[in-house]
Amino acid sequence: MGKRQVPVIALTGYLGAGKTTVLNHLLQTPGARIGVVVNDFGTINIDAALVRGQVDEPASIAGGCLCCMPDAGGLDDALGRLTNPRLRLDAVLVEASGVAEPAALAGIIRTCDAATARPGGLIDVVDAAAYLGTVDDDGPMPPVRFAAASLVVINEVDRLPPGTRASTIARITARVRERNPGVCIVETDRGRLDPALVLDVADTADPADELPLAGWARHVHETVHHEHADAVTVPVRAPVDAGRLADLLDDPPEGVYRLKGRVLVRTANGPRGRVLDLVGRQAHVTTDRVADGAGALVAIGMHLDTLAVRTRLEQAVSPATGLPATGTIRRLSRYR
Ligand SMILES: Nc1nc2c(ncn2[C@@H]2O[C@H](COP(=O)(O)OP(=O)(O)OP(=O)(O)O)[C@@H](O)[C@H]2O)c(=O)[nH]1
Repeated sequence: MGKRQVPVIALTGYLGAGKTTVLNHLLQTPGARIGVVVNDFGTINIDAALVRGQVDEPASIAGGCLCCMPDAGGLDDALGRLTNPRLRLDAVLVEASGVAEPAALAGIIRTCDAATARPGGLIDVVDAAAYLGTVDDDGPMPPVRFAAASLVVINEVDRLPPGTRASTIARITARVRERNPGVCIVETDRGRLDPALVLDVADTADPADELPLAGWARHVHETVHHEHADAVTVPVRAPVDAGRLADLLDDPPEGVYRLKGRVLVRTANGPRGRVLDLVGRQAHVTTDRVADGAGALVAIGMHLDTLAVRTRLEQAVSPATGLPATGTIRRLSRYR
């Protein structure tokens, strides 16, 4: 397999929206090895204390907001350390302070110096009960923050009065979509979203757990309900056409939030292995040195039209015939 890069996922949201709650929920994913960077605006990092004991590799940046601090408060160094292959982490989550600007944070992660890190999407958390009237003043345009998000979590839905719950969620959804029509949106209480939307766990077996608290937290996680994401898997047995694959990454099927896979691509010099990873609209394609020919594509999202998604995936990976058209291999290489 090509050089392994660890996805770095930003977690933003207005003050009190539920970022730490979402983070704690994700940390309980069975078998997941997650590194965390927590940024508190105050000088004492309270949020870091809240996740301590559950996290495999913590780093904390206190005393200001990441996107306003010189050198982003040392985020580059922290990401370089946390994405070191020796740690074998599945993902690194960066919890921003409540005042961080999502677009600025996404930019910092995108331009991070660490060669072992790659952007893994931006999750923006919304407090359903407080959103209208605080984050959103109902002006002509919804908050710009949603433009940078790949996944919006409408959290704290349990706090909405039952009589107006559906209409409030519909209103928030419409405002988010006005800014970002293609973004994936999930509703949660206590931040309980399906971790499959956010990260892959390399080793599904529970790790040797020296921390009793983490083991307990994982047990609780297994017994609580959360709405499950849909997944569609398509095996890929023959080399595929680079152009059709690039079309799929440029325009993924409706509702698909993540798309990942290993395929052989037909080139003028014979089949070449590629690993694909798409989060939101951001795609990465790397070289697959193992390239043993047994590939697959997996699409994940909420409430997918699984038949339509399967049809699109099958079309995209139908066996390539003849040589690739000029420029198609280069189209795939754009997604580095
Ligand atoms: N009722 C209810 N309370 C929630 C939910 N999610 C979070 N909370 C509570 O809301 C408060 C704020 O949640 P946090 O996860 O700390 O929010 P945050 O975005 O990290 O907050 P800051 O870091 O201060 O910006 C905490 O008391 C949580 O227990 C939810 O879905 N329902």
